[in-house]
Amino acid sequence: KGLRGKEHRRAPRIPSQFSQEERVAMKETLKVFPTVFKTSFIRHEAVGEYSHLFTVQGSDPSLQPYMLLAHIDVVPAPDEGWDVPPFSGLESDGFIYGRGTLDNKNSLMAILQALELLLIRNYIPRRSFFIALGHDEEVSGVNGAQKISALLQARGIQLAFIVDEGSFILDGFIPNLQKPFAMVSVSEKGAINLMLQVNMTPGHSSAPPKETSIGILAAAVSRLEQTPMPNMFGGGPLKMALQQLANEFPFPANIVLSNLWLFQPLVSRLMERNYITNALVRTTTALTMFNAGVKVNVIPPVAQATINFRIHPAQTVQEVLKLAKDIVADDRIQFHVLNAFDPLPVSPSDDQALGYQLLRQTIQSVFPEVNIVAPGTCIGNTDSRHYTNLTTGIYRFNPIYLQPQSFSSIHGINEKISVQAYETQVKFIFEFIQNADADPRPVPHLHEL
Ligand SMILES: CCCCCCCC/C=C\CCCCCCCC(=O)N[C@@H](CCCCN)C(=O)O
Ligand SMILES: [Zn+2]
Ligand SMILES: [Zn+2]
Repeated sequence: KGLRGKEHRRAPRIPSQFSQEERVAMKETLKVFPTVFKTSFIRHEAVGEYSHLFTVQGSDPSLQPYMLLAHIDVVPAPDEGWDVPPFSGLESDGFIYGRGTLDNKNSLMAILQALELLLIRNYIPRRSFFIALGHDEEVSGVNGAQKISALLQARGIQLAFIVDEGSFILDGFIPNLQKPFAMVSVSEKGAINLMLQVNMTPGHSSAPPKETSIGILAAAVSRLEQTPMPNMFGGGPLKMALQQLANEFPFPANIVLSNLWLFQPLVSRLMERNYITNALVRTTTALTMFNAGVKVNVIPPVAQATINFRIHPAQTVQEVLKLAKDIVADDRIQFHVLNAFDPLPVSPSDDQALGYQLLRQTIQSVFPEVNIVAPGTCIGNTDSRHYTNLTTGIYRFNPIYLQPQSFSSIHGINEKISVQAYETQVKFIFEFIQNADADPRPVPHLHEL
């Protein structure tokens, strides 16, 4: 009975007939990165059940290893608004559409594809490297990246540098800047998820009190939204990036940016005008959740709101919480910090910074038309923040052109990557891995006889 009963008999039977395309796909799936998995000097481990760690053993143990990161998971995607179903991976007009095509299946596949292509050509790396593919970046990285980090630490590994997602070749983000430039993020903003709560005595809505939990909380969150955190322009990598970009601007912006000692107040105000550049100059305050009320005629006892702060590199969790308390200035409101972390340390970008210089070298080779490679701050968070125990060199860069419209598609609708951009990302990683084999240590000076 039960499962053998009516329910089962009623379901229409699906015929086991497969199209030519499906049959090709069956066969092709068996062939995904076979060389990576059968190469003797590559070890593959599953970590935290669903994350993957590849250890690629190089031939020269004197070279410090590095690590490439990507993540497997994606944010949800509603079907509405998409030109093609978001999980179809359909190709149209030279673009592959789908959730994750820019964030971050592109890196995941491109890293393995580049390695596969190198191995097919009998490549043996000199410098060892790791590939860490997290499965929970979008929700925390606690079961993926954090566990991989602990595993490597327990093995006594220290890394020369890490490359993760988090920045792009930016095209059209800064008004008047005609040419795209590569931004390698050397830091990322901190974050606080803060829950505010107001408790009041419940009662009948026919005789309401002068103030309700909803009214008090709404006024508080409105004060937070209307009072931006201070403009911190000048602290963090942005100033250096703008100075580097100065000559790419037409007159008079080139003069202004070359003389920030004089024009800093003007530039910091201009940066506030656009919502993306605004995110670079201050801690942002985003009201993201609001819950209260159970019935139309009940004065609610509790109202809760959640605020997502993204902390500028020149501030700390404690400083932002203090500012938020001063802005709210109402003792009836309880503060509950759900989770929080400070901005990430700024990784070196000087001539001696191996990871940064290797990225720069590879950008110049694969994108010769890009004149400027500048350090920046990632406004979102990445799995790389779980690896600060293993290295001081954390770089966030995807070798892909990004326009403001494509930026909106990340976590938005119609996320897509051109086939050509994906191929170029594979080429970039293919070259990067080989560039990383170089020994940057200075050749010992031979004294003349
Ligand atoms: C002067 C230069 C102008 C710069 C313009 C910046 C344009 C922005 C470019 C790239 C930013 C892309 C950020 C992508 C990484 C974000 C990844 C992400 O969504 N992470 C989540 C992690 C959530 C973890 C759970 N707490 C997030 O940040 O919410
Ligand atoms: Zn991502
Ligand atoms: Zn994301």
